[in-house]
Amino acid sequence: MVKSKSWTMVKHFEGLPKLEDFKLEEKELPPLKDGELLLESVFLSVDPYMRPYSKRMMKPGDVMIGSQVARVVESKNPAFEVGTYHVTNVGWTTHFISDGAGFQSLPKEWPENLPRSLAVGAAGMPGYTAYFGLLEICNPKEGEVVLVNCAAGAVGSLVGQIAKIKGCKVVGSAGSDDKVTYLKEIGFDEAFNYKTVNSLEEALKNASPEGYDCYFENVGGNYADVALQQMKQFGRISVCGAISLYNDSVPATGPYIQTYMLFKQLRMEGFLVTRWMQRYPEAQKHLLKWIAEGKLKYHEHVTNGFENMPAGFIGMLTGENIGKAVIKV
Ligand SMILES: NC(=O)C1=CN([C@@H]2O[C@H](COP(=O)(O)OP(=O)(O)OC[C@H]3O[C@@H](n4cnc5c(N)ncnc54)[C@H](OP(=O)(O)O)[C@@H]3O)[C@@H](O)[C@H]2O)C=CC1
Ligand SMILES: CCCCCCCCC/C=C/C=O
Repeated sequence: MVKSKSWTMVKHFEGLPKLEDFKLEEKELPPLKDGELLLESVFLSVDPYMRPYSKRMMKPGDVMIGSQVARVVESKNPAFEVGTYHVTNVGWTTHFISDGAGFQSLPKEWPENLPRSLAVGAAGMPGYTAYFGLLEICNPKEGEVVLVNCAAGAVGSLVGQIAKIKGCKVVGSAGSDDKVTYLKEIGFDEAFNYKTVNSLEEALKNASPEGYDCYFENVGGNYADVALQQMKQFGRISVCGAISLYNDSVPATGPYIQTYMLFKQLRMEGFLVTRWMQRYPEAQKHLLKWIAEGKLKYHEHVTNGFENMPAGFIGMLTGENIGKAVIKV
């Protein structure tokens, strides 16, 4: 008998999630039937979307939503060999039984020198988000100026580097001096700590006095109100996330953006990465190639132990991570 552990949500989060909002549950899994596989999670992903999605898609007692890189440990399905790795979306769970439907299998030729955790990071969902969200929506041209916030995180750090690959000037902001140092190391032209600058408006103006052609938006709220005023004519804004608003219980109000949109003739588009699901293999191929060529650097913030997953999640929401936050079981 295999025992499976799962983290469930005790009650809907109020504000920032707290450790006591999660409960560890254990159950025994039944023997496999024909066509089924037993898998163990090797790396689990903690992502910002889990906070807003928990409200929309979960009820108290549900297993936390999420993805993992899992290894097949037993198979009664000839299509899946023992020892192969797959990205699955079964939530915060150590072991599970599946028929393999919906799996994104890791390529057989996964590079020896790369951790498989990248399949939920730089060569997985956050990588696809940076790739499609920047290239399809901002469509940056050589010589243009790209602004990205949450720039030292899983998505933002890749956005900046992909923009550099495309020949742009890149400006990033992040929430600590260590993160700013990291951004310089991976090739950002300008970077600043948005928590310590005297004025966000001044920091944005200093970094690019001529303004911004592209704005990859991860934060929303007050940051966006200020950044939108710095856009150039015909600027493009890719609305990827709004993490500064995810913990709000009451929707925030703020300066309204229509006047800037109108007079600067801006184009703003929100997206969910799943829009390009059919093209994930194309993005993964490019991302792995850039990583192999040293053009795309990745960093991971690894929390060890499934029992520490809620702390890893809260840590990511409060900015402890540089690069992708993952849990190693
Ligand atoms: N549209 C889509 O399909 C997808 C959207 N996303 C979005 O992309 C964004 C980045 O995600 P991801 O790269 O996984 O996460 P990150 O790795 O960037 O981790 C989250 C970061 O958010 C920052 N943060 C937290 N609270 C605030 C705040 N109040 N104001 C500003 N920054 C804050 C912290 O960095 P710091 O120390 O710099 O504050 C923290 O490290 C999120 O908004 C997420 O929702 C992600 C995947 C898919
Ligand atoms: C249950 C796993 C679903 C994985 C899909 C991820 C979609 C992310 C969309 C993000 C939105 C904002 O962060």
